[in-house]
Amino acid sequence: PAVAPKPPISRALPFEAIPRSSPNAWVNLYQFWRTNSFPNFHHIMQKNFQNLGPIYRETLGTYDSVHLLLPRDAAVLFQSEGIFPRRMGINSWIAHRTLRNHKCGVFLLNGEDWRSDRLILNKEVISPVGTRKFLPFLNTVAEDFAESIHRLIRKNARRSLTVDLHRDLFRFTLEASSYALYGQRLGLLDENPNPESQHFIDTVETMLRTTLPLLFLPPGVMRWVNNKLWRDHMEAWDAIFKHADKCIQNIYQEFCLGQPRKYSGIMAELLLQEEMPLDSIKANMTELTAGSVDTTAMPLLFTLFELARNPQVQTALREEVKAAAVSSRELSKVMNDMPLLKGAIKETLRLYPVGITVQRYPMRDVVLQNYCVPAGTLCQVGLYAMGRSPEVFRDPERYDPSRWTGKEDSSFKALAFGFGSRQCIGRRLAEAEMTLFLMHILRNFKIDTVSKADLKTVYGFILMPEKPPLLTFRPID
Ligand code: HEC
Ligand SMILES: C[C@@H](NS(C)(=O)=O)c1cncc(N2C(=O)c3ccc(Cl)cc3C2(C)C)c1
Repeated sequence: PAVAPKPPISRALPFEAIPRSSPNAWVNLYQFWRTNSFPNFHHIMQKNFQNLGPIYRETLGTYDSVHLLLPRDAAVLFQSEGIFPRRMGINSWIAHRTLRNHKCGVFLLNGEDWRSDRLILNKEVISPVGTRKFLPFLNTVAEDFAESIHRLIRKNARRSLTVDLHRDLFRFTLEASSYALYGQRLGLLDENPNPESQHFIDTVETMLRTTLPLLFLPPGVMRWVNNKLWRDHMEAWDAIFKHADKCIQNIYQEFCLGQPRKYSGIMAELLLQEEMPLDSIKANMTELTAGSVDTTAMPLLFTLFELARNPQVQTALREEVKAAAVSSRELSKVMNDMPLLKGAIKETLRLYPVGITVQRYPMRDVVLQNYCVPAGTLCQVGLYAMGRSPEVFRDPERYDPSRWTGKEDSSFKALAFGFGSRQCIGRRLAEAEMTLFLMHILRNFKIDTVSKADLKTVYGFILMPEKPPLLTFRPID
């Protein structure tokens, strides 16, 4: 086929002409530290787009990045990512792996190493065939969670439960993901949850919290700038690896004693296939286990809050869920019969994108907003700002799942899981967990909240509410 003519780069404005958020990188970094701006990173980006336009350049210490707001610029960026897409590395995570001589999982790998692990994992973790195998496991845990709420309500004389659910949601996502990954129940939904698994959840939170301040510091510097922060970070990582290693060891032990006849989770499939060395399986299983807790729990909390303060949306979803359940029993068919519920999840991730940006280094020079951006420049799509931009979404503040079910073109507007071959590998696991969880909750309870005011959000490497909302659950007879 004839090669499309390259856009006339010569007419584009030079890279140096891109508007900048501040003149000096080190002054900017100092300001960020002094004013503790990291938790507000998403709001700062939004304000920069409002002041500087749909493209601007941010330098923070050694970090130098072009920020993009519009879907069409995201499209150009992703079309230049090549076959080994790359995002910003996390120096403190890589420093830990090097220090402890651990292998990296797909999140931290790049190039051929990334691609060979990713292609093997895709079959079990994100492919439709792989997803269909672990769906029933997630459904069982979602049913158990709804039952655990009924159990709490039966304890109350008032036939309702008003609760800050965020710790229970972390237990749900870890219980569900661990069952799909290891084929094993942790017992986190029991009356007195397993303390060791609870400790793992707290460790993942500590690790994520201590990642943020270290994110923009060059590796050599970070351990001297704040030694306690560095030590807490390393200790959290060591605890995460210890927990994951225990899960992996006892599956491996059982596996050596006799191969399972029926499907018993993602890790067993990886062992059966013998395509990936054990230390690579361990590195990837650690990422999948630790990466499955906060990332999925937070969007569930935001969704429950939005359904509580938008009762008409909640009712419409409940009707859809009830109709879907009646028509077909097969799980993947039921899930395909709930377009409005899928829209609600997209709506939550539009307003509360867990990762707040998607980053890439283009493999060739690109023209973005008529500026010439050289190959290898760090470029980020500001998901939080895009999701709330009136240029991209009509009436952006409105929580309206039906905006995703119409004929309207939504290409490059739903980027919360990233894009292309390097998109979130946990996407199907997260989507299934959230869909099944919400399906059982909507079937069993009415959700209410006293405060209808917008939730303030903070960025702690994961986007989360500043204060978790109080939610009231009333059983539907
Ligand atoms: C079971 C594990 C798991 C879960 C659950 C998970 N993630 Fe991920 N995610 C990953 C891994 C692993 C990567 C790195 C993939 C790679 O680099 O090949 C990733 C990468 C990403 C990226 C970067 C994609 C890109 O194109 O650069 C985004 C954005 C993302 N996840 C968003 C989410 C969101 C949103 C959720 C939940 C609502 C979520 N993730 C839940 C494991 C998970
Ligand atoms: C929040 C968002 N950031 S992102 C990737 O968009 O910049 C994100 C999305 N999906 C997964 C994650 N993970 C974690 O939370 C996590 C914890 C511990 C480990 Cl060993 C590995 C991880 C990963 C990176 C999988 C994080």
